[in-house]
Amino acid sequence: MDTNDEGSKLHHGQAKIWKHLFGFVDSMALKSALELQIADIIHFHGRPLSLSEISSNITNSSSPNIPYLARIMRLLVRNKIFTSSEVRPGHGGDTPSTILYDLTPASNWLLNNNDPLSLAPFILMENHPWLLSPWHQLSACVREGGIAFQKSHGKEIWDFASQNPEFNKIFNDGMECTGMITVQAVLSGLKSANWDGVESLVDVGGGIGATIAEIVKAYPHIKGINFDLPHVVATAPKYDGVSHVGGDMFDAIPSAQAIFMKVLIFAKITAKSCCFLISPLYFLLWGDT
Ligand SMILES: C[S@@+](CC[C@H](N)C(=O)[O-])C[C@H]1O[C@@H](n2cnc3c(N)ncnc32)[C@H](O)[C@@H]1O
Repeated sequence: MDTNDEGSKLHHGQAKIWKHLFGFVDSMALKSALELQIADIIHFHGRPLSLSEISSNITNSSSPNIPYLARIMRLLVRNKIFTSSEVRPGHGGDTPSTILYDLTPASNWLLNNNDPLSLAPFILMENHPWLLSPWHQLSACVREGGIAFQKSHGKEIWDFASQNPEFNKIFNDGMECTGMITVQAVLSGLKSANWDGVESLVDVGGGIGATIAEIVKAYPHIKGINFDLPHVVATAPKYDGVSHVGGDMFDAIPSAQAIFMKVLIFAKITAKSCCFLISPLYFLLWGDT
């Protein structure tokens, strides 16, 4: 191996570190796209849009900063969240070209159009400072043990949620949206299963009940029970065929013929490799339920 090889390996190593050093920028660009509703704007117009068209549709701003937006879009295009294509209006060779931005299969998951298959609330939840700050505690967890969320916020996540209605809503909405995605996969995977013998089903830790509601909608003969902590079920909407029960699963759970429990299974379905890395870290962050 000559010196050049060594030098090149060293530079590649440095590039890798820079990539990971600024890894958070990808998440923040995604979050900003969601907050600025860029996917919704393009979707609403039903065609690729220029930067000035996107910016003129951004709400809560009288004069959006287009150069700033251009930089964010460039990164999002690089990350394949949107596409860009250069078009030259008219036939003149000197006419300045325009870049048009369009949706990709990834940006469809950013839409706020009441489609149950949206990741929007989950992205806002995971990127909220309340849920990002515990990640700064990973090394402290190694040194001292303990739960990252508690180190950051002085209490466990469920206590924090019970005392903070804003966090409770952000968290439950995030969970609901991933629950909707998983339950569609579960229902289609179990199409041939015989649910006839199941007359009652309890979803333990079912959040605000959207998951069990979907199961009951598909199998209306099932009596659904959504069981979660009292502060969670207190905010749950009414669903036909579902009763909400508040309590602590470590004390008792409502009796039913079958029990459903799901935590982060969506990650196993959608990103197997990612799940094995992230799931154990989650339990470190939030603690075991
Ligand atoms: C990670 S969320 C999962 C929500 C949903 N099952 C899903 O997979 O999307 C865990 C849920 O368990 C609930 N939970 C935590 N501790 C609990 C307890 N001791 N008794 C009942 N529910 C609890 C939380 O309030 C939260 O809704």
